[in-house]
Amino acid sequence: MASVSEFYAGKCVLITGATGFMGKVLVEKLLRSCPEVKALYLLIRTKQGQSSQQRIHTMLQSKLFDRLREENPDFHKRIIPVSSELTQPGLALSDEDVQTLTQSVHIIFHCAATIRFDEPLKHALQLNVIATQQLLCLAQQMQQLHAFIHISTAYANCNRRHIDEVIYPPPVEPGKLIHSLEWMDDAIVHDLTPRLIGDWPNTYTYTKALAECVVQQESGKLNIGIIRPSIVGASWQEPFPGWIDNFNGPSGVFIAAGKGILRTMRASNDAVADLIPVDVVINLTLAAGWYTAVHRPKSAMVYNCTTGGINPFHWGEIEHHVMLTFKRNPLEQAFRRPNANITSNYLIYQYWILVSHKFPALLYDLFLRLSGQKPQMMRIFNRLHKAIGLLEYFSSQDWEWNSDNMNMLMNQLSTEDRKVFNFDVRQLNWPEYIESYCIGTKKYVLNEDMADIPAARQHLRKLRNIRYTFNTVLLVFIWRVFIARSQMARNIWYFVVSLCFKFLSYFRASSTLTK
Ligand SMILES: CCCCCCCCCCCCCCCCCC(=O)SCCNC(=O)CCNC(=O)[C@H](O)C(C)(C)COP(=O)(O)OP(=O)(O)OC[C@H]1O[C@@H](n2cnc3c(N)ncnc32)[C@H](O)[C@@H]1OP(=O)(O)O
Ligand SMILES: NC(=O)C1=CN([C@@H]2O[C@H](COP(=O)(O)OP(=O)(O)OC[C@H]3O[C@@H](n4cnc5c(N)ncnc54)[C@H](OP(=O)(O)O)[C@@H]3O)[C@@H](O)[C@H]2O)C=CC1
Repeated sequence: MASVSEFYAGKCVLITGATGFMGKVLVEKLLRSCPEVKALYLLIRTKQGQSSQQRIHTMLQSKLFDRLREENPDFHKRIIPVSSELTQPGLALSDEDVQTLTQSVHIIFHCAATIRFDEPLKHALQLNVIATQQLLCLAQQMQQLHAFIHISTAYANCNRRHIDEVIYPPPVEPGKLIHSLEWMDDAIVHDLTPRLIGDWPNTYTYTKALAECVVQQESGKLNIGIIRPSIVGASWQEPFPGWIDNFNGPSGVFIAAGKGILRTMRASNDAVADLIPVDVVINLTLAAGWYTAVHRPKSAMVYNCTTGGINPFHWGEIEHHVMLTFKRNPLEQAFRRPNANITSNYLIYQYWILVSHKFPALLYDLFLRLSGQKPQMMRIFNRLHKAIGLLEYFSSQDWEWNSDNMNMLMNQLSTEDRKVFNFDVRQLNWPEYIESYCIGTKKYVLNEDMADIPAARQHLRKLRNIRYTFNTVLLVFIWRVFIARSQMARNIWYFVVSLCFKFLSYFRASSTLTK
């Protein structure tokens, strides 16, 4: 049987969402580990005045492609950008592009989605469900299609505690929902959204559940694989450790904690932190493409791509290792020294929000106002509170995912493929991974130079001294106010001062005697 890279040789692959976090890693890995692949058709929309070609050009300049550029400088010749806006009828593809795609594509990887938790329902439905439906329609016209791989999320069924590798019945028939929302204006949909999504925490997970159902409806006609990654984090090994390029999920939390802005967050110390490195997800996705095309399973195969059941790690441990890393490798221009604590207790959380977030923000804004600058800290904290408020649903509870299909797939790979397309998370050393993840946020998200770490440490020392001075002044001030108002405080104060004085006189006397 052909190995994974032999299978992709001579094949044309269509990818949506190639400019996104996971899409980029997929493009890079496919071109690096399957150098004989014939062409990658990337469906990309124009954005901010940039054509799909210009966007690809910019993307390929990024650090992610450094290793590939070194190994194979001509890699870009296999990339064919196709202009496509997925929310438009017919995916806004030209007739010519439809013809090319239907004649040549062998495998589809559908990664595009809106992953915002606060996306209005109509838009989330348009992109995550209707666009998927349209892509499936296009797929059915493809004459040589071997496999359709849909990227879902492990949280599509987060209303359940135990999640098997099956497609669960949808909360509502997607077609019916699409028709009923068509005539409603945005304000009505907004008001109805909480009732519609029911026990799903946001429109993202809800529409991803509906998308799975839409995919299943086509599973009789196509060979389909569904990948359900949990919380996708920085790369573990490839193309280099720690690569990450966005603030989504835990990355934004780590950065905010490293900058000393975030000091508290609602999360359970003992809940499993189901992070999964992006390279693991992509290796599994490519292997699933191979398996689906070669074995043609009768119904859609679902792969829960998670770590919790195999190699669990908890939010409390993550907090510890994140703090440790940022103390050793500080971020530049930190607001305060990194010192974040997670808590599941609502009252304690509110207390720390007040004392450690809002109070310092108010003080800093006051300082900015007095020095003639625009206040900004309170605005930053309000945005941070909104973001962590949306994440706490995922950091405060546990889920149990069955990952039998992931294990089955691993057993189907040859020894060589298991190395090249490694998704064996039993080998993942969490403390090492979290360290390289945090350093990755510093290097690749914030573009900070590792050579400037001594200056960042110096800045932390300055912050520590400011804190000590501030605490001392505050203590003396409170004590003075207290003494002025209470006779008992005054008596204690005189007693302590006279005791100190006596000790001093005693030491002075004993030292003159011993001379
Ligand atoms: C040490 C402590 C340890 C604690 C451990 C606890 C950690 C818990 C983490 C739990 C993670 C759970 C994730 C669950 C994922 C489910 C899995 C998936 O399927 S799906 C995948 C998961 N999906 C997601 O994760 C999506 C979640 N994100 C959202 O839904 C939205 O971004 C938003 C509602 C949070 C903010 O909306 P809005 O206010 O409109 O703001 P914009 O979006 O327009 O961004 C404006 C600017 O801010 C930037 N920035 C953004 N976030 C942060 C941040 N946290 N910070 C800093 N910055 C941040 C952003 O880059 C942008 O910069 P620029 O371009 O202007 O330069
Ligand atoms: N990140 C995570 O933690 C997880 C992600 N997933 C799933 O993985 C997939 C990829 O996620 P991720 O890479 O993180 O997401 P990103 O937000 O980084 O990427 C989304 C991609 O979709 C494209 N896209 C969005 N809207 C349109 C549109 N209207 N027309 C054409 N393309 C569009 C974006 O293109 P553009 O650059 O033009 O905006 C981008 O390439 C998603 O299906 C997501 O549900 C699942 C579990 C966890």
